[in-house]
Amino acid sequence: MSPAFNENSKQKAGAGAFALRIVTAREMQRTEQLAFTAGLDSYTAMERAGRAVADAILARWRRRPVLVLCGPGNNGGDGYIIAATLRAAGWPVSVTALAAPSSTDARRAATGWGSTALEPDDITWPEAGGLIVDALFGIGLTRRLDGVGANLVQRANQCGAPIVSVDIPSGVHADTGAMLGTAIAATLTVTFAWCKPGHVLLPGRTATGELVIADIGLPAAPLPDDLSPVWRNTPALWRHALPVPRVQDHKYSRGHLVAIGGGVMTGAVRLAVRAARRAGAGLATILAPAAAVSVYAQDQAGAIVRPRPETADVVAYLKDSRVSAVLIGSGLESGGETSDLLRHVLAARHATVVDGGGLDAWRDLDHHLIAERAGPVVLTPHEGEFARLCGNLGADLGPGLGKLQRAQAAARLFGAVIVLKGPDTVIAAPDGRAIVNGEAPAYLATAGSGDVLAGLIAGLLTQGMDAFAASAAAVWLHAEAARRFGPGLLAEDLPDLLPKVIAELSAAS
Ligand SMILES: NC(=O)C1=CN([C@@H]2O[C@H](COP(=O)(O)OP(=O)(O)OC[C@H]3O[C@@H](n4cnc5c(N)ncnc54)[C@H](OP(=O)(O)O)[C@@H]3O)[C@@H](O)[C@H]2O)[C@@H](O)CC1
Ligand SMILES: Nc1ncnc2c1ncn2[C@@H]1O[C@H](COP(=O)(O)OP(=O)(O)O)[C@@H](O)[C@H]1O
Ligand SMILES: [K+]
Repeated sequence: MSPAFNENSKQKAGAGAFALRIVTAREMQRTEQLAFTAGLDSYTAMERAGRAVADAILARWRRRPVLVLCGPGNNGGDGYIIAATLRAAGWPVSVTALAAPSSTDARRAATGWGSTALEPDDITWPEAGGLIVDALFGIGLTRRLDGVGANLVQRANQCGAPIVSVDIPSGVHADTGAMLGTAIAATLTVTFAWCKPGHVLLPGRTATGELVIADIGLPAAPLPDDLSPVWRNTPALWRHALPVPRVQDHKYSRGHLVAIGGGVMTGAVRLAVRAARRAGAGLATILAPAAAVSVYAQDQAGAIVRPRPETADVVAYLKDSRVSAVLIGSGLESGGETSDLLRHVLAARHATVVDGGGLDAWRDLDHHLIAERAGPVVLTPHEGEFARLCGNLGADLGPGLGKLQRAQAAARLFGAVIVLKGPDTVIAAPDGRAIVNGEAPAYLATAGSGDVLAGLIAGLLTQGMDAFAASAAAVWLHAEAARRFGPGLLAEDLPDLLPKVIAELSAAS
């Protein structure tokens, strides 16, 4: 495992990094059981959870009428604690129970609340000046909401009062971020110990609102389900691994990227190569169809452009030991020539980024080629390309697979790092580790920004950075550059924004 991704990085980065891990419902339950076996009292954990939510409310709002919606499980149990805590602070509180509490701890919490719970039909819904606490369902929700539960969610969303969700907005699937029928649209969500996939993957991320992660005394590290931890994408994971030139470096030792250029959509590789060079690649060579050489050559004086009249020319060129990574697919049509090129690129055993038309070619590869290649490979599909690449991969592995699980499954299947792009890009490694980038600006939804990302990954790979770390770093840097530019962003703007973002990160480490 790369030192970038062990538990120590969490410890080193201090309390703020408590938020780094993303933990599934099952991992949460396993960790909770471990803590209970080690002596943590389960009701104490519930009290801490409830108090943490009440504290977050008291820190943000002045005294106002509160309606607490309690479900039958332990999420509802937390709700009763919150109700009692706010009442003790002098707030006017009413509680509605969807059903009687079903666990020992929830029953004890309801007893602690002591007052009657309103029937759902008898609720007086608060107005904008009030507050709703959503303690209907937490990470134990597995079925679609319907009937009274769905109705409560819809009425809460419509009434105009801010909603504070306990652990996760009710209706959001904790592991996938999917909406199970309908879901609470929260202003604030207070979760416990670690963030859940549903807080960072769409549409759950939107439903979550502000996210607070509260310490309730669980162990410092969660108990992973299959030793494949998942993280939120932050520089603490990979900043120390960003390449920095050494005094004895020359252009080849910094890294030589070879990009296979297309004959028609030349913009893709031009953008990618500029991003790779801005990320520190010592040298970039574009192998271009003879007719397009002049287009490439006029774009960047510092990039080398060589004609590739035949596939054989590419093969010969890639045998040069000074090539350190290859980018293939950006701006290439899917089809026979791209498939041939991809086969030869993989046979050359360099670290490789496969994007665009190369992804369709990957789908058509013989499985033994995928299995026998030697260099690390990064595949960068958006959802449409992923669907073509993986077909019904999700369906094969069971219902309800979210973006995280689909990316992890594809990474395992192909033995490649998958960068499944979108507003909630998931980066998955073949061993199951994954990183979710939850905070990219929508300004990135502009033609060519994916080409910049592919080039950025290739630029870091070519400097010897580990493929998983390079992909996560590139996705973050790409998003941060876009965030700084803001409105009017073009893909062309992105490469030249990178040096400042990288310099600031390096200065901060
Ligand atoms: N982990 C921790 O360390 C800690 C966890 N804590 C808290 O516990 C929460 C998890 O609690 P949980 O496991 O009891 O599950 P929860 O989310 O309350 O829901 C399960 C209930 O809902 C029901 N139900 C499900 N779907 C339904 C539907 N569609 N429509 C109707 N009903 C449905 C389901 O019924 P069943 O499926 O059993 O028939 C069951 O009764 C967690 O989010 C956090 O808030 C903290 O207290 C402290 C430490
Ligand atoms: N709404 C959005 N919010 C944040 N990032 C987005 C959004 N839409 C697209 N992106 C990002 O922009 C890039 C688009 O890549 P891609 O779809 O391959 O476009 P292109 O092929 O035009 O370059 C990806 O990095 C993706 O994650
Ligand atoms: K909830």
